[in-house]
Amino acid sequence: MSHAAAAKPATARKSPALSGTARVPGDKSISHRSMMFGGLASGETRVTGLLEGEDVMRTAAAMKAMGAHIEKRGTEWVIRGTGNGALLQPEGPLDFGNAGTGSRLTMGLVGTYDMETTFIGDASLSGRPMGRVLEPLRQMGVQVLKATPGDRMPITLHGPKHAAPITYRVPMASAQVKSAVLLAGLNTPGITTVIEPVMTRDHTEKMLRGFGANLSVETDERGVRHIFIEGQGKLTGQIIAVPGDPSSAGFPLVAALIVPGSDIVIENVLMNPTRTGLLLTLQEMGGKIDILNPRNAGGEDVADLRVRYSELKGVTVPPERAPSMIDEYPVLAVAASFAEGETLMQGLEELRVKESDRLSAVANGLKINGVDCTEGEASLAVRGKPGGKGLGGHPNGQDTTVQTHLDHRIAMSFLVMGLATEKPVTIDDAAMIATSFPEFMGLMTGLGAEIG
Ligand SMILES: O=C(O)C1=C[C@@H](OP(=O)(O)O)[C@@H](O)[C@H](O)C1
Ligand SMILES: C=C(OP(=O)(O)O)C(=O)O
Repeated sequence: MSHAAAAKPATARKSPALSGTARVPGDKSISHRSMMFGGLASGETRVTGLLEGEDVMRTAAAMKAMGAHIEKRGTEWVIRGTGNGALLQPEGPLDFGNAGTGSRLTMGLVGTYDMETTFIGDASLSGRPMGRVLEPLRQMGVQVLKATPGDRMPITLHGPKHAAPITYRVPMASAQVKSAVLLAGLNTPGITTVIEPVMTRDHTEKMLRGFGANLSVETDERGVRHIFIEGQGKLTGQIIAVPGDPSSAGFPLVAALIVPGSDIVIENVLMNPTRTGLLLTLQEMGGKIDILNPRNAGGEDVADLRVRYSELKGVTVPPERAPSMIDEYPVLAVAASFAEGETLMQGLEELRVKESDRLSAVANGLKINGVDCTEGEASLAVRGKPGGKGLGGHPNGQDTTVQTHLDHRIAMSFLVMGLATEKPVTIDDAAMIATSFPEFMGLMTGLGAEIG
């Protein structure tokens, strides 16, 4: 199976002030969807700024295996799709590596086809729950021919002759589940309805509309979103410029806040309000983050961020903010480790089912590096040490290597931490960083970070 390669440990050391201007790679959520929707639509889709991380490349390979033509010409990705409803049965299993988004959205996209598809992934992905996607698909008539107990991968699906449209209320705050049902609706006669009690990232809705899908959203008086999609319509290729990924931007951003004297600019960051929870929280903590040159690019808000070293203070992060910063809690916990007082994060149950159990991976990594924190069932409280005094590994020579559990965000978060701790921070494996941010090491060292 994938990612069986030898682990690549890495160490971050106390660094001089970070400075300079950087551009993070394209947004992962939009990049996956560009490949999928482009691969499905009629005609040509051209994409610039695509994240060329392993996760997105897996989605591209899956779409190719089902009949899409995808190639890179210069800096542009050119996709010729099959037309909605015309994907082909792949010859072998679709290997999604480490990617939850790629695999769950693709299960929705092709699960309703009257053909057999098998989904496999690495050890991390094979441990993640897929029942959340299989449950609505079963209601639409999809047969789960094979699955590992607990609805885990490897999974083989076979769709019905004609899928049944459903009305599905998403039981947890998950853009992946919402998206999987909407994508299944694309190949289903009639109207498929998704009810979303808590709003999550809306890239699927926005982009599908852009591709010509008949999709509408009504928000009721309690803020519950009702999303309607009409199946079997025509999708038409689009021109897409993918903005910088705010989740990736979180790493240089927090690094600049905690390394004394730092002053950096991160250009072209996606500012979609369903993705800006980290920014808001860090500003509440006293982070000096200036939003420069706000603009609209291809239907999305983007801006440049100037970030300066700041004396942070602890805050309580409201649980309802979790969907807008779900992947950013590990790096927020690192910022909190340098803040005065306690930072309390609540409503974190979804962190338990990411690439790793992020709640326990973060708490364990912080503790072995000297941070005082408390892990709850769905919460984390971090009591910071301004200046990072006494933090970092190897106090008595014992092994304080952070276990990353095949999780890119755990790896990057702890490397950021080590830039401001008194002693270095070491992680067991940096290999997974390539899934979402292959340029991470070069970008960070370019700003002055000492990582190796
Ligand atoms: O839809 C997406 O692109 C994503 C949704 C989120 O997952 P959940 O839907 O599981 O919260 C997020 O963690 C993931 O990185 C990307
Ligand atoms: C949770 C993440 O991704 P995925 O679910 O796509 O593996 C992430 O990138 O933090």
